Amino acid sequence: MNLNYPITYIKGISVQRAALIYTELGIKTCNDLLNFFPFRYIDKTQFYAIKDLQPNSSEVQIVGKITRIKSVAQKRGSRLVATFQDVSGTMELVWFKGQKWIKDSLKINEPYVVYGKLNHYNGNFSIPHPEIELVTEYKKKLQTKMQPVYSSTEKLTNSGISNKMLRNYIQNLLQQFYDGIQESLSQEVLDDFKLMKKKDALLNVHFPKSQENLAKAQNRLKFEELFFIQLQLLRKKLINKTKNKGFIFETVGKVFNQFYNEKLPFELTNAQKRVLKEIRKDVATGTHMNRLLQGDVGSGKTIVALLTMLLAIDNGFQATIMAPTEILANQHYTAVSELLEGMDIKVDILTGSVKTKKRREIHAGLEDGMLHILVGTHALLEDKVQFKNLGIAIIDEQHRFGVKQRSQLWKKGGKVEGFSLPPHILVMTATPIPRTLAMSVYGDLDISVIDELPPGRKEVKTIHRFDSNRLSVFKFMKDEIAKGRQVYLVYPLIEESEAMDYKDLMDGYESVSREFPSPKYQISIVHGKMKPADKDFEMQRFVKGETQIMVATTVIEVGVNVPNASVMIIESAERFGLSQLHQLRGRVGRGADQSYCILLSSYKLSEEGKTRLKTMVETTDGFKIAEVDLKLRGPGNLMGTQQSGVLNMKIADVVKDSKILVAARNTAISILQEDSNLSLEKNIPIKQAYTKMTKSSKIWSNIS
Ligand SMILES: Nc1ncnc2c1ncn2[C@@H]1O[C@H](COP(=O)(O)OP(=O)(O)OP(=O)(O)O)[C@@H](O)[C@H]1O
Repeated sequence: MNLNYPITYIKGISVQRAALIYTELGIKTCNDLLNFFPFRYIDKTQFYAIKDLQPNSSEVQIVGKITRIKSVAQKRGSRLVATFQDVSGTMELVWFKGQKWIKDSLKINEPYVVYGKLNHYNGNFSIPHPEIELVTEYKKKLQTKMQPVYSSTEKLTNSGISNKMLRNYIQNLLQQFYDGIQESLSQEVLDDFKLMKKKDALLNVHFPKSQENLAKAQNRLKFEELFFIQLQLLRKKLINKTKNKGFIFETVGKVFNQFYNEKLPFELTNAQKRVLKEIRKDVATGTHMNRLLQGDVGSGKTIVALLTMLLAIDNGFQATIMAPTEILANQHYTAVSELLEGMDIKVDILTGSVKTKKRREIHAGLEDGMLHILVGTHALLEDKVQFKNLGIAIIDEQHRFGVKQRSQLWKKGGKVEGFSLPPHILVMTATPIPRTLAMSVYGDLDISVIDELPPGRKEVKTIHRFDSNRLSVFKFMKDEIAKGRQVYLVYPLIEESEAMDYKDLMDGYESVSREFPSPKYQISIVHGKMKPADKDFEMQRFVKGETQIMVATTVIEVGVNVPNASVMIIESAERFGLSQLHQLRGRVGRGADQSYCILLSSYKLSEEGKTRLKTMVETTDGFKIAEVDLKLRGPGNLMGTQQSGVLNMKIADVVKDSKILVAARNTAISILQEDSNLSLEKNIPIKQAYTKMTKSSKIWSNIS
């Protein structure tokens, strides 16, 4: 017998029924059915005493006797009421249908087990239409103490497949096939994590003997599911590493050292140093680097990017850094140019608004290798942009760029000994992804984390105020501006209601202009409808300190760095997502001054909205915020999850089962280290490759 047989091999399933199950539930083989896990369980392991019942108890099981049965007339028809009593108290059992038959079959003063949904009315408890069984009968059927329920509705499908049917089929299946269920994990792994055997886990997940057994069974099945996903992801990564060759940056030379020793304006944090080491190790091996650099807002990713580019230049390569918006590209360009001032390195910028003549100049510089670093927006992806020898591409804020853009960059690589190779890729993101999720999602990327902020940063003080307090907020703005600080005032701009949001922004701008009149105050405004050059002009006025207030939409969300700005006011804050709020707040607290973030909202807040604002007030740690965000929105809304399969898991949950995930991943890593041949069996499905490997290796030797 084999679990890959169609379900028609199971007793009681006809060909027609099998076809129905396939169309309705997608279940084809015995294995599919066995892996169709219950959605919940009816727990009949517990007995209640009537005196302990609580109005909020849902389904209860009680042993007692019927002392009286009577028919009670009501408006339409009647109901049958039995008085049910145990040693502790009395309650009622009620039937509206089939009264005569029930009345005839019930026995007075015989011990019964009743089970059902509890009603509480006027201080009295009752169970309508209970399941009822004589204790003598009940004792014969101990195995059904915890009953699996496969769907929230009794009839799972329109065609009438029910929970009861599935229970029977799976019971038959287990009776017929139990002995033939193959173990899929090695004895060593089972022992290490004290995991239940596969057979028993499958038996217990469908028909658990107790809560404890159910938990063990679920634990084992979750481990297995996560383990094979991890093995698959890690194998993919290993294959990429062996297959994809990359440029070797072996020298740390003049340019890097000169900058590091003479120009670096501050000491790197330990986290920056560690990440730099990780990158240097990658680019020295001869394999292609594909690394994700995560760092909270303001953690200092730019300098790491710059040092990496200098390493490329030292080894005769060019480097590029691509930003999602023109404002950011400009900012990077200014920062990089300033930092490299006085060094013999040519940097330029290419965005959509660069004029043709200048553009040609840039193209020429890139082709003959005179231009070392190109900063830009997606404009640099155009075919016309050809590098002489591009060694590394850095992508800022990957959430705005897709996999497609990454692959366009790959094509722009340089040559060694006549062979074209893709540039190394470093993707930088300020949106922290919880570690466990990153493990599941970014299978093809290595991950570095800057988990430390530069010294001397003061935590941004965050407060939540209702709209009605706007005047006192304006007063606070005036006080801060009087101290020489600058202020951001951000309005939501959400695509679906763009016209209305735009109006809000303009109304806001007007009222701020009235409250902060010229010439004493100068205000910048930046929004998505402006021409890039105008946006840049306004932005630059704010950067230079010519304006004190920046009224903007979320275009300023990412990366903008104006250390003198110390107040961030967010209008309609309840409409923003958590990570967006965190990004916006990250625009302040970048200098030495105490910074503030004021979240303005209406009084009407959803529960989720309240949680978001409360989280922002309570913590500034991007990773904690990301965890909450993940819990609120689920992994489906995070980038990358769609492709990764984490949403299609049958039993495990990447948020709730993070401990199991870490254990499964570590096991997968050590197995791959022990027998990396597994990684080369790339055309074989992962489970087969694993079985093949474990069978021939020592870890199977002690399996009976
Ligand atoms: N080790 C350090 N010591 C002191 N200041 C630093 C250090 N590293 C970076 N900085 C400064 O911290 C500020 C933030 O750095 P940077 O702009 O690189 O942050 P980021 O990680 O890109 O953040 P965001 O994603 O929010 O843009 C800059 O003004 C930078 O000069």
